[in-house]
Amino acid sequence: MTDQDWSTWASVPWAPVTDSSTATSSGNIIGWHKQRVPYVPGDHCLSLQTLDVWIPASGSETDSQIPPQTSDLPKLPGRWLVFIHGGAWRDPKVDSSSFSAAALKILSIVTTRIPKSGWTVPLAGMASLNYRLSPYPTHPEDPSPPSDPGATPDPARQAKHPDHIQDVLTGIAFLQRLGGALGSYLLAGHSCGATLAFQAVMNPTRWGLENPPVIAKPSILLGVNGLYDLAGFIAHPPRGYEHLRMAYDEFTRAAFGDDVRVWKAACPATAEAWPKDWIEGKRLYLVDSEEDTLVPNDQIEALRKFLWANSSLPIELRGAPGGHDEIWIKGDRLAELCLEAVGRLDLRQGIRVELLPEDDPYYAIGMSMLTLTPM
Ligand SMILES: N[C@@H](CC(=O)c1ccccc1NC=O)C(=O)O
Repeated sequence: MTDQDWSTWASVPWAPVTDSSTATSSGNIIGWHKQRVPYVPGDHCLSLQTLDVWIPASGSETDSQIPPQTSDLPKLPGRWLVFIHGGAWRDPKVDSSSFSAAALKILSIVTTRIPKSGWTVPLAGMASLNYRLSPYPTHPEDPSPPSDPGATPDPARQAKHPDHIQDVLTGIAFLQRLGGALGSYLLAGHSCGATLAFQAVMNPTRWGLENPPVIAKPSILLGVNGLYDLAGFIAHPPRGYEHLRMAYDEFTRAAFGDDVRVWKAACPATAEAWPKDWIEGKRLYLVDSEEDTLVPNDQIEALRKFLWANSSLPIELRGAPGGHDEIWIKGDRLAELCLEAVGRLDLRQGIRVELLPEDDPYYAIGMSMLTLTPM
């Protein structure tokens, strides 16, 4: 870690997270949050080159009132999860805060519910990344570039591939220089954030970057309602999704340009032989929301077909209630899925504990089992 890393990290204070907004409210501090920490040290960091970090409060009552020390990150027991938001590489209304509901739920589960049961989830911390976005001139409230030709365009909203993945890698590398997300960790992403999560495990030399940021790769990926085959969708949108072809075409060209070969090289259902790049890979979780009207289940099918032919990675399929964005807006199901995957990062002690109430529809089909580590 450089002095500059240290001072940017320290420039954002920890804010306490209390469980006041959860159902079992007690006002206790359940964790600590740093919002929008710049991850490009120096004077050139753009507004979207930032990340959020959440740390669970430590066990004892007195300790949990004290914010973590900056130097504590590498010492935190347990594993990390990193989240990449969606929004079709362009939506200014979707950012790192889209993990807030799930983070709050996770903090509440790991600090309150699970210790009561005598178990602990080995979770050290969580991060949610922002990254530069591509232009969105037709956005109804916040177009970029602005419709007023006199207004200055936001440089954080003029990105084109490989800028998005470069930022994601830069953010993870920054967190890792601070001592977070080292060793086995979970990388999760929603929608185009899932596409980016897969790109993050591919070799960065694929993107033709001059100085590709080097990261330690995750060992588990969790893709939620992900875009895995853009060229396939645009060429043959499945039944019921035909009306979205223009929108897909528009955001794909804004993010990747007009060359279909570039789209294919960036998507995990079509990029050549990428599982060879991911020797750290242990397993994949693919999540599909039942009422997703924006991303069809065919995207998962295309990825599974590719993986059957090109890898022997175990794939776990999971479901979620609601539409495309409900899973992160509500956060409950996303929290469970993240914890299930975090519990799988270390398989040394595999003890299964039920987390959901018995009347939850997912309980019956056994989707809620967590692998936990004894305290
Ligand atoms: N709200 C987005 C739409 C969007 O996010 C989206 C639409 C169709 C398929 C996937 C999408 N998002 C993936 O990140 C937009 O306004 O462009």
